[in-house]
Amino acid sequence: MVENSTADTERELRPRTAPHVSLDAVVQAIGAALLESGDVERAHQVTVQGVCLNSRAVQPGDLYAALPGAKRHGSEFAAQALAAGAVGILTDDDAAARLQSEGSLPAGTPIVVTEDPRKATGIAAQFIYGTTPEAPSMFGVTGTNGKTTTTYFLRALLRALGHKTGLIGTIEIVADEEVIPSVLTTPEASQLHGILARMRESGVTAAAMEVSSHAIEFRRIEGLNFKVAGFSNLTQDHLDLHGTMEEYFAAKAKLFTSEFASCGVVLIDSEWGARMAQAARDSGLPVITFATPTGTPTESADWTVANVERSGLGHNFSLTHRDGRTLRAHTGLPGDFNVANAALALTMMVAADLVPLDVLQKALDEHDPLSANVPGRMEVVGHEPASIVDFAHNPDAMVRALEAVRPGTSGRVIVVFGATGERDQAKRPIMGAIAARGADVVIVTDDDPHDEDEQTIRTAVMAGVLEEAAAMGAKAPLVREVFPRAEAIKEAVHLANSEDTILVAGRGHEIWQEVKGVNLPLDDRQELRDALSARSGFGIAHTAVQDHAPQSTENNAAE
Ligand SMILES: CC(=O)N[C@H]1[C@@H](OP(=O)(O)OP(=O)(O)OC[C@H]2O[C@@H](n3ccc(=O)[nH]c3=O)[C@H](O)[C@@H]2O)O[C@H](CO)[C@@H](O)[C@@H]1O[C@H](C)C(=O)N[C@@H](C)C(=O)N[C@H](CCC(=O)O)C(=O)O
Ligand SMILES: Nc1ncnc2c1ncn2[C@@H]1O[C@H](COP(=O)(O)OP(=O)(O)OP(=O)(O)O)[C@@H](O)[C@H]1O
Repeated sequence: MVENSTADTERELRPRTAPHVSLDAVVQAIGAALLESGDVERAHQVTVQGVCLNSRAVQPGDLYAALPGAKRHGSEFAAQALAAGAVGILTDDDAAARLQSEGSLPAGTPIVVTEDPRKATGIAAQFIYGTTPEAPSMFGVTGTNGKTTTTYFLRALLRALGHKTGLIGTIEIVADEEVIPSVLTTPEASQLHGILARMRESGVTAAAMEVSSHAIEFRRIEGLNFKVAGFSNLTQDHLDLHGTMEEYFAAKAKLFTSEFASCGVVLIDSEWGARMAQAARDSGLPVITFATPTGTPTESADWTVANVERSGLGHNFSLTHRDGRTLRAHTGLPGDFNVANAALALTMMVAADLVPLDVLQKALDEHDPLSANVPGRMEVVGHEPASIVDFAHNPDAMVRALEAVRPGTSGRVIVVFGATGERDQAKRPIMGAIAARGADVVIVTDDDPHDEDEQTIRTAVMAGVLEEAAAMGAKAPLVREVFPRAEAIKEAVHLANSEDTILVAGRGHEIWQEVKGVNLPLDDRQELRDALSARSGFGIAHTAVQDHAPQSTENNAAE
């Protein structure tokens, strides 16, 4: 993800040919009212070329959506948006009244008033860019973990079937061959419709997209209808936004309604999955369920994953319908969870009914699409010691990443990780305890602290590590606290033997570390590569001490 949605990045999230739509028509499409302050004639002649909810990203000709936020009201930035070239303001009643009474806007500025400006932003964008559910067909994936991986698998499957594809997610946005930097996991509604229009221009026929719970909560998917929506899992995360797991579930469940999807595919390995399938059925959405051998489904699934056997770092498996139809598949990515991700992508493809099963089987056999490289997701950057960078940054992902590397490790598992600042604080000690249980060497370091104090975050993580380690007695891992992060990675390489596995968890593909508003370059994969090559090339066995001396405290709670 890039740092901010600036005017430059915003431009890339639009069609190359700007639309020209009359403001009157937009107002009608939203079902809103146009406040005719000042020059009424002029307001009715205004042409709109886009919609934008961030004054800093406004393009000339945009309708600026001034939304109520958690911290500010977008109407505070209306003048800034107009200065950047906005041709009108879309907002709620209160803000419209305030703007009018303040008289701070140029006379005749059209103000479009609606009860729910967030919802209206998506509808306006859909109308302005003329997007439809058919072009491209959309495959949406939600769940706490596995969204990115599954969308890469979906894109590879669609490509193997001959589609021109699109991808929208955490790592990047791709319109056919064109790569556009990603700002959010799920872009704002105004941007999404712009991206889909750009994809349409590139001839994209099908696109895979990550749908975060934030996106659902903030109505970013307004105006979209997924051909197939897929659910992977629900485990603790994002409670800072949702408050409780029930609320988190409720947010995700909104995707599995006919408002946003035509069909749902749900992994029912867990209770949350079973509930999601039921909620979707209750809402009238057609649902296809599947289950894997690692799950504990409470109902019989439509499709079942079986015959899972290791193949290299990954697995072979079969996906069988209750009526006997079977697909044979392979994924090269390590971990049982990647079998689940691969099966989700495959079941979504079956649900879309794009081709007969034998054609799908041929595509699987010839292209191995479920082995697609996914940046920073169980990405192997070195061998002997096996050195893996993974995006695991919440408790469940951490458990699974550690479980994924253990079977192939004859030596020790060394994990390097930290926790993000200004996010769910409850998960810090939990992740610490998981690392203590799942690794032989635990190196606690920094992640993205944002504006929080790094030491406070590390202390919270260490508390979980040390408490668990103390309870483990003689089996307690070696524990270290090392920072900054690059030094922690060097320390892991310094400690490793060739039969060990190093897992650097939490940041995956990310190349910037945000520290108090400043983005510092930091790519775990590069740091790990450098540390490995320094060790094998020069036999360096100690952490390099230059500008940033590593600060390390060693603990072994068993002692
Ligand atoms: C927590 C969260 O998601 N907040 C979203 C929410 O922000 P907010 O309510 O705090 O907005 P605010 O800061 O009070 O500002 C109010 C309004 O003024 C506008 N504004 C503000 C300042 C300015 O100079 N000009 C301007 O126009 C803002 O764009 C906003 O519309 O509404 C804003 C748009 O209206 C979103 O941009 C913002 O997402 C921010 C960027 C964000 O970082 N979200 C992250 C947490 C997120 O969505 N992450 C998920 C993935 C999570 C995961 O799986 O890890 C994602 O899909 O990326
Ligand atoms: N199905 C899964 N179940 C549990 N953990 C998973 C699963 N798939 C991937 N993971 C773990 O979660 C991490 C993130 O995976 P991925 O990026 O595919 O998920 P995501 O839902 O897109 O995450 P995010 O929203 O945080 O970007 C991986 O690096 C891996 O450790």
